[in-house]
Amino acid sequence: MLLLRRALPPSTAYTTATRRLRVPSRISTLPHPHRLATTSSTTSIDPGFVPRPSDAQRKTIYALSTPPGKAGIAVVRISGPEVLQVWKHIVRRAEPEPWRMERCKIMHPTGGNMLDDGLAVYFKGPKSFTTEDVLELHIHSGRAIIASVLGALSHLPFCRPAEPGEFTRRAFLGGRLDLPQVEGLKDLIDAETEGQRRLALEAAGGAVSARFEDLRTGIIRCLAKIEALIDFSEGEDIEDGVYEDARNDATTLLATIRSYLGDNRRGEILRSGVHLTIFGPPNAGKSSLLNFLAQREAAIVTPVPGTTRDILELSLDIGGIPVIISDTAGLRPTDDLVEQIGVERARKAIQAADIALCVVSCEDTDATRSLPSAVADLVTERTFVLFNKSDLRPDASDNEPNNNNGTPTHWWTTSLKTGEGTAEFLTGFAQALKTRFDLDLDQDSPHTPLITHARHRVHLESAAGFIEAFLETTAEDVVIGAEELRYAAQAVGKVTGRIDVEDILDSLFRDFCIGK
Ligand SMILES: Nc1nc2c(ncn2[C@@H]2O[C@H](COP(=O)(O)OP(=O)(O)OP(=O)(O)O)[C@@H](O)[C@H]2O)c(=O)[nH]1
Ligand SMILES: [K+]
Ligand SMILES: [Mg+2]
Repeated sequence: MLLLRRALPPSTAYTTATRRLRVPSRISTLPHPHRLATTSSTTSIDPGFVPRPSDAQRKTIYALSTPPGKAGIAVVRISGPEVLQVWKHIVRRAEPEPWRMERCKIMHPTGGNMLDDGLAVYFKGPKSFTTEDVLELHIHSGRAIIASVLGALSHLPFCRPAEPGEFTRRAFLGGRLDLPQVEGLKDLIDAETEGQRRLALEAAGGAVSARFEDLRTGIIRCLAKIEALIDFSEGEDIEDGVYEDARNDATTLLATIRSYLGDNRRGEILRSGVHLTIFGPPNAGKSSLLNFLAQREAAIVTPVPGTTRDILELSLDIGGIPVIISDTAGLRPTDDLVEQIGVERARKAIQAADIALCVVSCEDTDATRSLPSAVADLVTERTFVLFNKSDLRPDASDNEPNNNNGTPTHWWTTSLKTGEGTAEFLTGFAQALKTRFDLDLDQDSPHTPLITHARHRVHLESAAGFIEAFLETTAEDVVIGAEELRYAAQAVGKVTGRIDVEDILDSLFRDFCIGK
C-alpha cells in the first residue's frame, strides 16, 4: 500500500472514503487512482478532539471566579442552558436585559431570606465568554456570603459546580477560543513579568492562531493544486506549470516553518523562563551572587569552601525576563561523598541550562585572566563570566577571560562585598540576556516569537517533515505527494485544534482556476 511508505502516527490516519464524499461532485465523478490506494480502517478522529456534548448533556455550571477571601467584591459565574432559570430563582425578577449590569437582591431559591445585595449581569449566548448564556453575580467578598450564594446555587437541581477550567473548556468547545488562545489565556493569568504578559496577550488575542492558520491555509492551497493534478491530468483540463507552482509554494512554506523553528526557543524561554546556572570554583562568591540577585539571604554563605551542596533554585525577574537561577556546589575534586554528589549535580545543571554564569574570584586568576582549569573547559558560547572579589585584587586587569579554547564571552568584574561594579553587571547582564534571546521588550517587536509551547514545536517539526517528504516526490507520485501535504496541514491544524483539511480544501477547490 502506498501509505505504508512512511510510518505515520495513528492520529493522522485518514479515511479516504469518507473524505472523498465531500469533494465537489464535478470532480468526484472523475477516476481517482488513490481511492484504492489509501483506504484505511482507522478513523480520522484526532485523540485531542473532544466531541461537543449536546445541550441536553450539558448542565448549567457555577463557580466563584475571583480568589476566595475578604475583598470588595467577588464574582460568581454561572453558565449553561438554565441560566435564566437561575435568574428566576435567585434574583426573582422579570427576564434581565442582556449585557446590562443591574442592582439586585440575591435570594435563597427556597427560603425567603436575602443572601446579599449585589449586582448581576446577564450575557446572552453566544455573545458571552463560554458562548452559552452566562450570568455573573457581583457580590460582597466574604467567606460567609460566598458560601451562602454557592450553597443556594447547589439547591437548584439543574446546576452543578464547575470543574477546574470548565468555563474556558466550554469557550473552546463553543468555538470562542482555539487552543493557542486557551494557552494564551492561561499564560496571561500566570504571567509574572512584562515580557510574559505581552507574549500571552498576543496569543490570547488570536494573533498567534492567525499566523498558524495562515500557514495551514498556505499548505492547503498547495494541496489543492496537487489534488487538481490528480483529478485532471496536466495539459488536458488544467493550466501548465501547476505542479511546479505547487513545488515552489511548498519550498516557501518549508522555509517559513524552518524560520519559526529556528527561533532559539525564544518564545518558550520567554514564557517559561531562562534557565541560568551559576557555577565556578569553591568560594568564588556564587551563593553571594544568588543572594545579591534575589536581594535576600536565600543561600548559605560562609568562608568555608564547599558550603553549597544541593542545587538551590529561585525564580527572578531580570529586566522583564523571567529567569530561573540555580546556585551550585563549587567545582573541585573531593573525597567528601556529599560534596561529590553536589559537584555531579552542578555539572548536570550546567549542561541543562540555557545560560551559565561562571563566577571566578579575582584571587584565582592571573593578569591574563586565565580561568582555573576546573572551569575553563566548561565555558561554551552560552557562558557568561563574572570576576568577583575585585576588592581583594585592586591591581587586577580588565582583560577578556582566557579559557584557552577561544570561546568569546561576556564578562564583568564586581566586588559583591563593596558593591563595586554590581550596577554595571546588573544592567549589562539584563541587556546580554535580551540580546541573547532576541527579546526586545521595549518596542512592539514585529517578530514576536510564534512558538511558546513545546506542543507547537512538535507539530511544526512534523509538518516540516511532511513537506520535505512531499518535495522528495516527483510529478509521477502526485498521489503520495498529496497525502504528505494533507498530513502537513493536519499537523499545523493540531496547533490551533482545527484539523479538518477538507472544509478549506473544498472551498479552495471551488475557486481553483481550472481550465475551461
Ligand atoms: N572580599 C570579598 N569577599 C567576598 C566577596 N563575595 C563573596 N565573598 C565572601 O567569600 C566567601 C564565600 O562566598 P560564597 O558566596 O559562600 O561562595 P560560593 O562560591 O558560594 O562558595 P561554595 O558554595 O563554598 O562553593 C564568603 O565569606 C563571602 O562573604 C567579594 O566580592 N569580596
Ligand atoms: K563558601
Ligand atoms: Mg555557595
